Amino acid sequence: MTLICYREMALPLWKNLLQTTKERILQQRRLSLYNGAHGYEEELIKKKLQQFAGGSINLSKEDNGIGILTLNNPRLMNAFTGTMMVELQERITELENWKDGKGLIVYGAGNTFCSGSDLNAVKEISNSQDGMNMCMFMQNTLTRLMRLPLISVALVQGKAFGGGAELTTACDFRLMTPGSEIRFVHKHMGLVPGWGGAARLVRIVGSGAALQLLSGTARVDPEKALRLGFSEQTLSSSDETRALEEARAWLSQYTEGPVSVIRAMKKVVTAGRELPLEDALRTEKDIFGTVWGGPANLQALVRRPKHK
Ligand SMILES: CCCC(=O)SCCNC(=O)CCNC(=O)[C@H](O)C(C)(C)COP(=O)(O)OP(=O)(O)OC[C@H]1O[C@@H](n2cnc3c(N)ncnc32)[C@H](O)[C@@H]1OP(=O)(O)O
Repeated sequence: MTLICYREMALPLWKNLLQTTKERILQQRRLSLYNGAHGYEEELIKKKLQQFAGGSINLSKEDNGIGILTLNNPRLMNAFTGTMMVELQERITELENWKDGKGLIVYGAGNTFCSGSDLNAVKEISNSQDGMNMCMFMQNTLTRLMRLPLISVALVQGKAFGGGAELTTACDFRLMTPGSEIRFVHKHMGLVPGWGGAARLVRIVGSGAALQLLSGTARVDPEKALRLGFSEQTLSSSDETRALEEARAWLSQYTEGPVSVIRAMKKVVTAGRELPLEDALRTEKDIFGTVWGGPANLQALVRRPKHK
């Protein structure tokens, strides 16, 4: 009798858990670019990447809905080791499941952003199969970062080189500190961007400027970045704590307000950026439906604010 009772209680819970896990996997697939049909072998490359350990990717979620994602490998100028690539994927999954999140700051520990992939690791995976899998792994992860319903900003201190420069383009905005530098050094390495950086850069600065930055391996200082529309603002301090404070204040002008509305706002812009017009319009209609008549909308109708 008791056994049957436990079974009856446990079954719906178990089913619920399975359903949630299934939905989560399906959502990740939807937001990713590559799967087995593209010859992508995720488990294989993850196993490989796990062999190149060092550093970490840390996430803290603040009460104001702003997440702070830290690239933490200062000994190598925050170069991405294999385990950091895997950890980045895990942190992005965490952010996808953070329903109270509104904004995200990505920055590097020790006053510098990121010097790209760890050259010690990439030397060991320089064969074609590993290279393609690593490329698809990072493109999947950075595409999911770009599509998060959070307004994201890369806080660039020190240097953002190679894959580090590519990572800045997966954020909605870039803020730079005095003396910092973004540089697509791929040509010097006999490469082109492979983490999606070229495709995103073209959309940010246009194809002419992107071609110049990539083929000229040009140094992009804060002034040049502002001129190109690559960076939003040059912060006044290059001190880590103060720069982070400034980035928080800058971001909060956009994350202030109800969580449902801020997240919906990012979603309509993502649709507009990525989809053909008619699909984007239909998506906008669907997202509009999630806020219309919602608590923030009804409260505003009662308050009748004047937008002076
Ligand atoms: C699709 C992805 C494509 C890519 O990302 S390819 C990788 C592109 N990145 C690079 O080539 C960066 C190479 N590094 C550099 O140019 C310079 O280290 C850099 C970033 C300008 C910094 O210069 P400095 O400030 O003079 O510092 P440093 O050279 O003494 O560096 C400090 C320690 O960090 C190491 N480091 C820097 N970037 C690294 C990297 N990507 N992989 C592995 N190790 C890296 C560097 O070797 C040095 O270590 P150590 O003190 O010699 O043991």
